[in-house]
Amino acid sequence: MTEQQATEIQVTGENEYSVLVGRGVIDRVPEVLGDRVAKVLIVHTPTVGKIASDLRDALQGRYDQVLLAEVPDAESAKRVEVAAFCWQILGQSDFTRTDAVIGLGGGAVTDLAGFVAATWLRGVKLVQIPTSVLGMVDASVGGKTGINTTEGKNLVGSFYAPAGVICDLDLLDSLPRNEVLAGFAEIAKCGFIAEPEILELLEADVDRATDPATPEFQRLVELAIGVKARVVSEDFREGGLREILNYGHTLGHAIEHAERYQWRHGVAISIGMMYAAELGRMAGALSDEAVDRHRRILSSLTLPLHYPAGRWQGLLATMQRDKKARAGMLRFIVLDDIGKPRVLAGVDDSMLQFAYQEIAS
Ligand SMILES: NC(=O)c1ccc[n+]([C@@H]2O[C@H](COP(=O)([O-])OP(=O)(O)OC[C@H]3O[C@@H](n4cnc5c(N)ncnc54)[C@H](O)[C@@H]3O)[C@@H](O)[C@H]2O)c1
Ligand SMILES: O=C(O)C(=O)C[C@@H](O)[C@H](O)[C@H](O)COP(=O)(O)O
Ligand SMILES: [Zn+2]
Repeated sequence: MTEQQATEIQVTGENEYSVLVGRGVIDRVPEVLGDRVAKVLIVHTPTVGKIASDLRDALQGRYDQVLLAEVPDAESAKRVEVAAFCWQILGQSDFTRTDAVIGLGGGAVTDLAGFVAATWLRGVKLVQIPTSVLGMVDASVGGKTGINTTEGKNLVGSFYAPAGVICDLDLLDSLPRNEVLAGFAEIAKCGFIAEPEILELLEADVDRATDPATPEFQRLVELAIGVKARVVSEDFREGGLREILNYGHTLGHAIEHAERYQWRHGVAISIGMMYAAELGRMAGALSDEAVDRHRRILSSLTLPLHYPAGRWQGLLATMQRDKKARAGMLRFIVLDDIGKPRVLAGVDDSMLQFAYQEIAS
């Protein structure tokens, strides 16, 4: 499709780049890659194989070599063996520091491709082309790249900024509805921590809000990217402010680990946000009404709010390995009100468990 009305959201600070949002913007890949690139590796999953081969066909002729690396789907891509497979292709094709990697797929692929680009020759150019809602509003923006290990989620990775991010809404045409809704967990997160307009749009008409064909949908994608861009522009390496983007993730990551990465990230984060809301109410200042608002909005997105009662001890042990933990002390992001996040650290295990009882099924 020809490009129409692209919005450009700037990320500034240590690294400056644009996030393009619109229809047909995939045509702007050469502009984002720049003139010096000779070889390009497109890392993608089978689910977006047609988009990947169309992109390769469009780029061939402009560059010396355009290669495809098809990697396993979803979290199975975020493994060191898969990164090694990509490094092998780069090595065997003599990729140099002036060549580039494109991440094309959901957040799992953009995390992997980012990690591969960050580590190959200590860093080659990276362009992210997210194809899921979650990838567009969160994973591809901000430069957190990484893979999982047996012990936990995203335990190996780097901060590595892309040269640009291209969010072509046309690419969402093939995204299953449940994946669209899982991506909305991160959009709602941005609403809870920083952007009340997101919550208002979801409350006004959730069907229009989550329909990729509507202007409300595009507005929500742009609002969420705007929140992320503002936060990472100020604190790229997560020295402080950036931790707010981890709202719901302390428990959410532990649930993903407990489910052996078979659950969608957004689905686990939904339960994690419900838990963080309960914790904010019990150990902080969040009102009952704000907790109810979490419940209403997340359930309107058909996202889960509960997790089995008997799983607490296992989740607690996994949370000790969370990157936010300091000297064995767990840290959570909680809200004092909608749009007022802060770190909560050093809470008693009994309080943590008490809050868990509120979400236990
Ligand atoms: N780096 C970050 O800042 C950051 C932020 C948020 C999430 N993440 C990571 O992102 C991952 C979650 O991302 P996700 O929800 O996109 O999951 P995902 O990458 O697993 O994609 C979800 C599913 O949708 C499929 N898919 C993607 N685009 C498609 C399309 N256009 N058509 C058909 N199918 C398509 C994928 O193949 C997969 O099966 C997690 O690993 C999470 O840790 C990273
Ligand atoms: O960009 C960030 O910072 C985030 O925390 C965004 C999260 O949505 C994302 O899931 C991120 O990958 C989690 O980071 P981690 O450092 O807790 O692994
Ligand atoms: Zn997340």
